[in-house]
Amino acid sequence: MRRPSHGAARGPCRWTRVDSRGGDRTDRTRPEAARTYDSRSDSRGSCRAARPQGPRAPRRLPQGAGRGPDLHRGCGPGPRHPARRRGGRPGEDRPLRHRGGGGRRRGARRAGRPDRDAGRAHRPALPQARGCPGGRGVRAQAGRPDHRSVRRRDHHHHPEPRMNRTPTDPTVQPVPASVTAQVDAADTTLSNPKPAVLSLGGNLGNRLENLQGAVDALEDTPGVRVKAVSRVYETAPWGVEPDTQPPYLNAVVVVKTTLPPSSLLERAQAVEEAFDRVRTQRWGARTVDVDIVVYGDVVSGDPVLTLPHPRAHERAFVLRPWLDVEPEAHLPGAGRVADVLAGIGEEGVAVREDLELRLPD
Ligand SMILES: Nc1ncnc2c1ncn2[C@@H]1O[C@H](COP(=O)(O)OP(=O)(O)OP(=O)(O)O)[C@@H](O)[C@H]1O
Ligand SMILES: Nc1nc2c(c(=O)[nH]1)N=C(CO)CN2
Repeated sequence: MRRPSHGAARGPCRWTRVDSRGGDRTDRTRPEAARTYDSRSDSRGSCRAARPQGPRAPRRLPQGAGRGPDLHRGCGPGPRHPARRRGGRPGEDRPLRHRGGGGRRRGARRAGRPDRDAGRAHRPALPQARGCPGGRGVRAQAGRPDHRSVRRRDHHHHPEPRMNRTPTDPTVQPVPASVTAQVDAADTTLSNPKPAVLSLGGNLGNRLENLQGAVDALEDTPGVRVKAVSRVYETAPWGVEPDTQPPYLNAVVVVKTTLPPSSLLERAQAVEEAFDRVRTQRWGARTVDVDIVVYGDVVSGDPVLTLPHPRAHERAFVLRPWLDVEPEAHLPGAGRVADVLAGIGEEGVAVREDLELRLPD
């Protein structure tokens, strides 16, 4: 795993987590999905067959697209959950296509793939991530009077009108140091994309479609490129009493991102919510879970975003797929992932060779 030094490591991230919609979410899970789930009765139909007809979705959402509460919360004219949208059977994983071997890397396969846009159908509408390049992100919000780009431009091209920027100007508000740090961190990551490893898991609904939808939604995020996708694993629920939950499907993706860690977390949580994840109990069954395992070599004890993920070293369902895509991976504070995995064992983690996640184009 690449480990460039970067400014984001200068301290724990302290950005406020924003729940853009707030409010309590009613229980939108469909318990029957769990009851009817049979992981070995996957039909052989492809996701492509289930894709709605029509023009392809744009590769990148325009700024602000999909932000409205109608789209985001499902109050609009149509159903929003991917499984509902197609009237599909939510308790069923449909293999996308066969393949053997390890994880996929971008560019490993491309030309002439007739099914390469299949995953678009799984994409939920997500809000624009904050802090995105080109968007009204942290840079635009900060308004820091001594922001470097502003200062540079003024110095070279507009030397005279500094009225709003002099320290004595009463209209100039002091900018909290935390905001300054955020803007600096965003500046740094914008010019220097960071690798991050995300863990995906889910044990409700159509598990494979949900994971694929999460991968596609991440790829649709400005400032995030999905570089590699692991094999798919069926895993015993970890951290709960045996036989109290359906088995999970788990996978790991490697991304390169210009988003700061906090914005990546926001996006991960937006993906979870778009798939109707509900949080009723710790480690409860869920449609999709997206955790940040590592972000570069950042180490942070902030409970809002702990890096590396505080339980990654205990979880074979994270480490095993991670090794697919990064055999020499290193978990800061724990050592080589292969060694950590050897220490905890792989019980309850079985590769599903018949299932595959597609790396977005
Ligand atoms: N590395 C991280 N990745 C994702 N969430 C994190 C991370 N570190 C801290 N958190 C915080 O953990 C909180 C709970 O996350 P979540 O509901 O996904 O937990 P969980 O998946 O049920 O359990 P676990 O955290 O053990 O995986 C989130 O609100 C988030 O702020
Ligand atoms: N097998 C498995 N067990 C879990 C998982 C998961 O993704 N897979 N996620 C959890 C909370 O993040 C708790 N337990």
